[in-house]
Amino acid sequence: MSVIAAFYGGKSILITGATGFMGKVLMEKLLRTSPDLKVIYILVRPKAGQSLQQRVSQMMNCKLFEKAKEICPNIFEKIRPIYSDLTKPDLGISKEDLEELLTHTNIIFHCAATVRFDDPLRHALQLNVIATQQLLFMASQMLKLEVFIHFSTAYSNCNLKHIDEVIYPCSVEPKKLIDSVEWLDDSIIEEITPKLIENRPNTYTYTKALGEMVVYQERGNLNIAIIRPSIVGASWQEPFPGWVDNLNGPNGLIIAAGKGFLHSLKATPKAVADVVPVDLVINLTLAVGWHTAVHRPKSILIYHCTSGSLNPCLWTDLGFQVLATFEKAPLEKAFRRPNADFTTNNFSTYLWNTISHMAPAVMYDFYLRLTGRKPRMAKLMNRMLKTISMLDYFINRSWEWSSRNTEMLMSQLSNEDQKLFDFDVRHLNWLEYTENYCLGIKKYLLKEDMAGIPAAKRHLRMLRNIHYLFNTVLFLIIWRFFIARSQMARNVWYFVVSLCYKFLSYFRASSTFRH
Ligand SMILES: CCCCCCCCCCCCCCCCCCCCCCCCCCCCCC(=O)SCCNC(=O)CCNC(=O)[C@H](O)C(C)(C)COP(=O)(O)OP(=O)(O)OC[C@H]1O[C@@H](n2cnc3c(N)ncnc32)[C@H](O)[C@@H]1OP(=O)(O)O
Ligand SMILES: NC(=O)C1=CN([C@@H]2O[C@H](COP(=O)(O)OP(=O)(O)OC[C@H]3O[C@@H](n4cnc5c(N)ncnc54)[C@H](OP(=O)(O)O)[C@@H]3O)[C@@H](O)[C@H]2O)C=CC1
Repeated sequence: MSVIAAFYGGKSILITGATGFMGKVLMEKLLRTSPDLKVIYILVRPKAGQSLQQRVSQMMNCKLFEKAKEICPNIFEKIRPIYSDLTKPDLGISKEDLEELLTHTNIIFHCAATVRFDDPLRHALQLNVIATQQLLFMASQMLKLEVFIHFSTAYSNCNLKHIDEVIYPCSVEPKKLIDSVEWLDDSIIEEITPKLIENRPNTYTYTKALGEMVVYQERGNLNIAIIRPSIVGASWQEPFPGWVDNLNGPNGLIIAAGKGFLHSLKATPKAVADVVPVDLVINLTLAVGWHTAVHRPKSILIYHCTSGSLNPCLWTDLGFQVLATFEKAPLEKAFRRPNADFTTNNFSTYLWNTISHMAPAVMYDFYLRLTGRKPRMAKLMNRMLKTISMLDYFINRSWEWSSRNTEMLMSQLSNEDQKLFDFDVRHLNWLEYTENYCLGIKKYLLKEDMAGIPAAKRHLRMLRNIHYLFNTVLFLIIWRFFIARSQMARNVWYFVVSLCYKFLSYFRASSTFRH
């Protein structure tokens, strides 16, 4: 019997952010490996016109929970949705629900956050700092709380090259900043944001760092641990390979590449792509929850969940595996054949963005207008370029994260738990993982049927023929307007043709001689 799975048996667990990418996988793993847990309280807000029940029902009926439902038939009875909105006082939780949480909760996993890079500082502070502060205050009143696990990010201190498993102080006290933001108007906050975040790329990484400081300052007697994952990608093994449900991180750009929108990307090809599978992060999280509750370390331990130091993989390797996978299993209705490469300087980036992104988009929109349809390609390309600009910081740098605590924890697991809660990134085969990642994006994110692959390949062959035809017509136009009109251009053309002819006849002669 797994020691970790047994630990969660009979427990009342509170998960914030349970409707998010990682929260769902955390819930699924708990229900599948500890079906005898007492209850999982999930803080949920109404969204997109759906009530709490509708959201939870839709979530629990998605493919992710199929295996868990086989093992835990009464799965719906184990889930207790509680209305909450992190932007509201007391997280918007009613007095009755709060009373139940304070009385019964044994374990808290705090996943909820805004992960947007372009959130105004006030909004990011509210969700990633103030809401954490309020949850900590709530936790301090819980009668049976054993452990509080806080999700931060490995990039909370991305302004440093080497990052240890420690909490780094920020230049401004969180409390002072929170008090100031209360009376400052948005225009002033916008103006001071670049100075506050110093050399961090966005408000997301800055407020995650502030959130860690708040966790430390308001820890009281709480038994707390912090998890810092890097770029969380699709699932590696559990509950099945390739599961992903959002456009964050690499996902949007992988789709852009598969659809033929993305043809060039400014990146440092030899930079480490620090991607970690979501199920590996959740395995570490559950192991940390068990270890922290049982061993009650004297101080808050930070656990890095990264791949670069233990099993590094480069952007160039991953990128071209992405392209190779979409060659075998193309996405449907591609705009162009998937074909992309890196640029490494601003000039070539600007040039390729103009030639291979914006010019084709403008021409396609012109075609759409001619055929009476609404132009949309230029808007899509601009959105992709905006996303790339937001991710540029992360794909043109590498970091060194220590992993002492994570490796220590690995040594504390029984053989069975090392299999059931495998968070050893050294076991990951990147080529296989990236292929499953892309296939997962096709199946689970884009809901494309694998039976449609032959048709998608035919579509790509048609695009290839159109591409060749377009190039031929372009050449003839160039010929007609330049070479046919200019003696110099004609001389150059004849020189090139004669050179090619001589090379070919030499090549043919040498191969005949060899025989
Ligand atoms: C396995 C990886 C292999 C890749 C190797 C690369 C090599 C390349 C070689 C050549 C190319 C070969 C092909 C390979 C292509 C893959 C390239 C991957 C690049 C690597 C990416 C690195 C990622 C690093 C980031 C990690 C930081 C730390 C992680 C964390 O701690 S938190 C999680 C990270 N957070 C996020 O990712 C959120 C980021 N998103 C945002 O902040 C916002 O979405 C935004 C980017 C600012 C855009 O905001 P907008 O307001 O403009 O849009 P909005 O979000 O409102 O959405 C509007 C509509 O657009 C759709 N949409 C949203 N996001 C995307 C997206 N990323 N791509 C496409 N479309 C997107 C959204 O659905 C909305 O649509 P609508 O509802 O229909 O309107
Ligand atoms: N994904 C990644 O690459 C990484 C993520 N992390 C961290 O992991 C945690 C989870 O990330 P991930 O699952 O990817 O994020 P998601 O964006 O998928 O999920 C965020 C969760 O927070 C909830 N939330 C956001 N705003 C509110 C609000 N106002 N009130 C109530 N709930 C709210 C969302 O609820 P709703 O569904 O209603 O919007 C959702 O459940 C975060 O703390 C993030 O910083 C760390 C490193 C990498």
